[in-house]
Parts: sequence; structure tokens; C-alpha cells
Amino acid sequence: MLDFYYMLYSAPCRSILMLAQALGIELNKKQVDLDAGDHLKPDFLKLNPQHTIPTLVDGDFALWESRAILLYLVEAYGKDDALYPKDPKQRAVVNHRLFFDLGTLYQSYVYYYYPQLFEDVKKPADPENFKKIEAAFAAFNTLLEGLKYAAGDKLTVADFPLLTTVSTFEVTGYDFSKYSNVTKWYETAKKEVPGWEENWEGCLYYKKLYLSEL
Ligand SMILES: N[C@@H](CCC(=O)N[C@@H](CS)C(=O)NCC(=O)O)C(=O)O
Repeated sequence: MLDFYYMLYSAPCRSILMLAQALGIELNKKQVDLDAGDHLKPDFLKLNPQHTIPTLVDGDFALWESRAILLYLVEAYGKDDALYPKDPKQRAVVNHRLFFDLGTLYQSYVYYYYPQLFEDVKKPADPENFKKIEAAFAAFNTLLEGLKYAAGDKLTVADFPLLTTVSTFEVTGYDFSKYSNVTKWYETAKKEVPGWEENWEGCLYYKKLYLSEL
């Protein structure tokens, strides 16, 4: 059984919960309460010195960084290569979407919203950083032109973190309706991903805990 250290409100954790359902993997879920400092306790630091969730433990192997965990799960436990195609070019597109999510789309959320939500002294919204969100959504909208899913005509591992990212924007109140390819993809992909309801429940939990000041 795989140990999964997580909180449902955490976006990177939610992508893994959905993928685990898609792969039919049972996770031994262990909550790590960040507000109570569980992640800084010695036992957790022994597993993950970077003290982040999600963290996965498979036997004597511990792994963190959500997209690395997603790839480990599809490679180690996927029954075939449907979610992570072996063809180098198709795989490169899937990787591109994962890195785009990490470095551009979710990162634009971090730049704009985190200072308003998570710093000891909260900062006002910075319009320059809002432009980064608009640029990231515009880029994603262009990437999706002519595609049903994030990386082509089939659902892949890349759709999972992108769904958690976009759902986090949605619950935060960011209006992305003008990006028609994004809204079309979002409506299609979320219906196909098992565990979407749990992801949305996590979004609402996140909203209740952290978004009241926006
Ligand atoms: N890029 C990482 C981000 C992980 C991350 O920052 N997780 C947050 C919760 S959403 C966390 O564990 N924060 C506690 C800390 O950094 O000490 C991933 O995708 O796994």
C-alpha cells in the first residue's frame, strides 16, 4: 500500500488523488496539517526534507513534487501507456503541458494570489502580476486550439494537474470564460476524470479556509 501525505485543500495533492482513482490505486491517506506544523516534525522531515505535501511513500522510496509523483504513478502502476504515451513526440507534448502548468499557469496563481493570501503581512493585489495570469490563460487557450484534451485527442496525465490548477482559479473567483478553448477543455476533461467531485470538495475546503479575505 502506498502512503500518501496530503491535505485535501492543497491543489498539488488533489491532482494525485484524481490520478490514483483513474489508475485504480488505493492510497493509504495520511493528513499533514500545515497550520499545525505537522510538516516540520522530525518524522516527516526524515521522509521529505523539503517539508512539502504531497509526499508519496512506496516501500522505502519517498517522493515529492506533485508532477514527479504523477509520472511515477503512471509509469510504475499504469496498465498501459494511455495516460503517458511512449511515443517520444507525444510524450514530449505531455511533458510540455506538465511543465507549462508548473512554471507558467499555476505559477501565475502563485505570483498574484499568494502575497494576498499567505504572507504574514498580506500584500494588496498587484496588477502587474494579474497580467501574468491573463498571459498564461491566453497561452493555454492557444495551446488547446483544435485539441480535445491538454496534450491531444486523448486524456493524459497532463490533464490532471491542469484541472486542479484551473479549478483553483475558478474557486478563487478568477473569470476565465473569455478563454473559450480553456472552458471547453475544462468542461470536457472534468467529466472524464474520476474523483472530480473530491477535487471540487477540496477547492471548497480551500475557499473556506483561505479565500475569505479576497
Ligand atoms: N511544486 C510543489 C509544491 C508543493 C507545495 O508547496 N505544497 C505546499 C502545500 S500546497 C506545502 O507543502 N507547503 C509547506 C511548505 O512548503 O513548507 C508540488 O507541486 O508538489
